[in-house]
Amino acid sequence: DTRKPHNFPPGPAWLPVLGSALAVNKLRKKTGYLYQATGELAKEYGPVVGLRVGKDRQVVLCGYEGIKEMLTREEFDGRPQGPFYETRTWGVRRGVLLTDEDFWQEQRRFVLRHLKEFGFGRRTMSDLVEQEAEQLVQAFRQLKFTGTCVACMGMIDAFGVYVLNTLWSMLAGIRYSHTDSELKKLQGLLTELFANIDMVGCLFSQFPVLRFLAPELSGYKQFIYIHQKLWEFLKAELDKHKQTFKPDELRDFMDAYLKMLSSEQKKSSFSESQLLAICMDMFMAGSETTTKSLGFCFLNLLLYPEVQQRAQAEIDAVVGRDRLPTLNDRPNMPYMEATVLEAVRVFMGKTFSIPHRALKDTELQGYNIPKDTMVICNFSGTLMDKEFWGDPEVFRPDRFIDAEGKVVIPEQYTPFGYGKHRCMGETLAKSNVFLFTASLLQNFNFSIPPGTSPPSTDAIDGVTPSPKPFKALVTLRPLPS
Ligand code: HEM
Repeated sequence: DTRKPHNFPPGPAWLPVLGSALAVNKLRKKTGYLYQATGELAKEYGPVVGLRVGKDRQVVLCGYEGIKEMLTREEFDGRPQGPFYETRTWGVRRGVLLTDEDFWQEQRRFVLRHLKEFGFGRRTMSDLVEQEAEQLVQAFRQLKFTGTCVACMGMIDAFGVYVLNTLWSMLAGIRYSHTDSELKKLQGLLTELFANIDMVGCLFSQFPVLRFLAPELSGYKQFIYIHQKLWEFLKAELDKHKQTFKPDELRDFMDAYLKMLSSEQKKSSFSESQLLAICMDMFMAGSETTTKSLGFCFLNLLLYPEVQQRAQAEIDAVVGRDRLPTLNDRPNMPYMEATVLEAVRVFMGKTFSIPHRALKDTELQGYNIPKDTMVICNFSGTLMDKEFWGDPEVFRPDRFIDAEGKVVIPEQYTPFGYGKHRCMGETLAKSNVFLFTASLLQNFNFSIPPGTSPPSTDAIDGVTPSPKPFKALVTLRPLPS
């Protein structure tokens, strides 16, 4: 249908079959990013843009007002439906990332409760993150730095291992060495998946008929293959857990879920497939996001040596050099805390939220939104808003620190979303970025290798943006005399 619904948000014309896909693609080619393509449309049509891409009716919110309203109203708490969202879990929507209504609420509640309680055995989340930070520093030390350049992708891969370890430890009690082949397999699958889709889906989700007409070209075959591999990987671990499961000795999330599966209070939303889907979702939502935040953090620490020095001065004053920082130091380290907030801001300012779906016919910012419309936030509208931040392109942790030296987080700071679908891993993500960064800065200096030009802040577009490969000169920090 090429006719727009009555009072639908303005946007480019809808052509038969393609809808506004060509207009969006043209702008994407021109700007290099999907988020900038929709940003360009917002300049022309206003902060609420209406699109149709293949079968999907989409509304992209590019301003604070619309973003805040949508994220906090329950009518928009749906997640998109369709082949893309079902195929990933073999025909039925499962997991917690892309599900909605009662099913999602029950499962989300269970996961959140158990993430809080980690907890399991005697190991808390802090223990896990602190252990990984220590391993990370050791790995850097083993490189025997006497002024060594590391390629950024190498650096990001290095972060990736330790981030995955915190997640996988909580879910299944497993941590890998950074040379492990199982881990490389898992990492490779996730990276491949992320390179093949967008936040708003992909070619075959917007044009489902392509699954049959062009299974390879549309990415459908590849999508199935990667998910099969990922599923097998998780299933093998679940089988191991089932063989060694003891209901009175819960080791990790998998055990807690298995216990629930055999309990009398089990609701119908609980199943083994759902457990695997939750693990898959945690990896999808938690690994690349955290790793890339760290990537942008270190990129900017190279570009802003004064930020690095101030963070190091704070680390020296609060922690000293005789022990590694811990999460207990966090409340006493506002500058480091603000650096974490700033790193996540510049990262998420280049992308979208996870799509929502209108659960019924409703309105938003004065426009009509028919049931089942996909609604998505362009976070550059909040996180990179010039009027609000003044100098959004600058990496300046001070923007989060008030006159008394306390950390303040303004409403426009939306990188983890708001409302009922708010990120479930915010605490873990911030703890990781905080502790990994503080531990490395305590021990090493990071700078632009002499004779090379400063790294670009441009990103490689994808589901989430990555920094372009860059090199850093890493040197051991001398101990204070
Ligand atoms: C810097 C890192 C991260 C950022 C910027 C981030 C951001 C977000 C955003 C924007 C959403 C969508 C909110 C919405 O749809 O309204 C979200 C949802 C979610 N995140 Fe994160 N996230 C991060 C790390 C993590 C980690 C480490 C985990 C796992 C432990 C995680 C698990 C989830 C889950 C499960 C959801 C879906 C929640 C739901 O729909 O109910 N995230 N995240």
